[in-house]
Amino acid sequence: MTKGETIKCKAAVAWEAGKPMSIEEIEVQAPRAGEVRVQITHTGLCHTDAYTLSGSDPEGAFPAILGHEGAGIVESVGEGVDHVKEGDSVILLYTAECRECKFCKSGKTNLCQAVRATQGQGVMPDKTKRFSCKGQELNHFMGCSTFSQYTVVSQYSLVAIDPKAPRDKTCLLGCGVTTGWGAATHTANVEKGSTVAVFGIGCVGLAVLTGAVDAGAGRIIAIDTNDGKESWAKKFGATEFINPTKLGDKDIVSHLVEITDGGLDYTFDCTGNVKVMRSALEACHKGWGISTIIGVAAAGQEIATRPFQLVTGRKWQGSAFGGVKGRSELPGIVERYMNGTFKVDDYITHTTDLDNINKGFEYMKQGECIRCVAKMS
Ligand SMILES: NC(=O)C1=CN([C@@H]2O[C@H](COP(=O)(O)OP(=O)(O)OC[C@H]3O[C@@H](n4cnc5c(N)ncnc54)[C@H](OP(=O)(O)O)[C@@H]3O)[C@@H](O)[C@H]2O)C=CC1
Ligand SMILES: N[C@@H](CCC(=O)N[C@@H](CSC=O)C(=O)NCC(=O)O)C(=O)O
Ligand SMILES: [Zn+2]
Ligand SMILES: [Zn+2]
Repeated sequence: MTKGETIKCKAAVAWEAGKPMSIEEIEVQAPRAGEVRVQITHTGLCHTDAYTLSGSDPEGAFPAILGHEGAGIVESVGEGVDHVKEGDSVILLYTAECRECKFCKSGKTNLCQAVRATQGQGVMPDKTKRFSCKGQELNHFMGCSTFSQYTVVSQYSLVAIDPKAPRDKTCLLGCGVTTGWGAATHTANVEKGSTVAVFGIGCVGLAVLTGAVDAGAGRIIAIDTNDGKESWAKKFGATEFINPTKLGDKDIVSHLVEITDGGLDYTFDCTGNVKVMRSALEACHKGWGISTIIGVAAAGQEIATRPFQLVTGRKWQGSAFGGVKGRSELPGIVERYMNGTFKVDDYITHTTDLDNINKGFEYMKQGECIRCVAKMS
């Protein structure tokens, strides 16, 4: 019925940084060649959305429709799109996968570059926009813009999944859960019996814990400044919990080095705090410890350590979307979710709807919120 037409629907519009979003009626143009229009049914709220809304993101362009952890149903496809069709149940991918660019073909990274440059500029690959409101064009965000009832994305920025899988849960596979799990299993390649420390026990940190458990890690230490996270961490497989503010005179690095006979095999930053990133690196074992940065630090922040830390065999690396190739791997992860061997439901502590999405952002700032999912229609 709507194929080829401009659709009017509701969306949360971020008019400017640092202000709550407004629920508006917007127009969403039909998909052009190589594009897909999706009816978003559910979206998770990620800290990266809050970070961009706050104005801290150098790529944050306003006005925009934020949101990147979404699931929905394909409404229509543009010319030349052959791997998804109308009616497919899909998860959107902020890390695209074209399978043809140098990066996709390298076999060394999941960082497809086919649409990354335009994605960062808030436009579609042809450098134009599909959203408007009150006569003004709106920027796209992270190639997804899931805070709208309808969105248009590149054909490389979504994957069809088992239609029986509940999208109010699987939307979380579009970011937080896959990111943390993949950082442990793909990026760091945690080994059986190894020691792991995870700094920051939000959705991403909890998902790192599940990845470490999947990989057979022996000792898994969860670190968070909020004592309320201890029970969460233990439920997700941590063998120990440390609150670094409760160590008295001792700092977290020397404490970890002492209790692990020289440091950890693998550490992960899931806080976005550059001081924590340094601690995570320096808590690694001399000679072989590897620290993976997942957290997103605000504009202008830089990491520092003594080069000697690296000279003496510690390695510093980063992970985006857990090193996971979305189109190739998410259907298999959904299959694991459906057969009960991959947790997703357990991260959802709050739900909301599009009209109350700002309330969801308030929940996100509270320590007890792991993930809030918004119903969009
Ligand atoms: N690289 C990637 O692909 C992705 C990166 N991210 C980024 O990952 C980070 C984590 O996301 P998410 O799990 O959703 O965030 P959360 O805010 O839910 O989790 C972070 C946790 O770290 C805790 N924390 C804060 N300061 C410290 C500290 N000094 N030491 C130990 N713990 C601390 C927080 O406690 P409290 O709540 O009390 O502040 C909170 O429990 C964010 O920066 C996000 O932007 C997210 C998705 C993908
Ligand atoms: N736009 C920011 C960088 C934000 C960032 O690091 N994003 C992460 C994903 S965060 C998801 O919730 C990421 O995967 N980055 C890789 C990428 O290609 O964007 C800035 O400009 O600093
Ligand atoms: Zn995210
Ligand atoms: Zn590619």
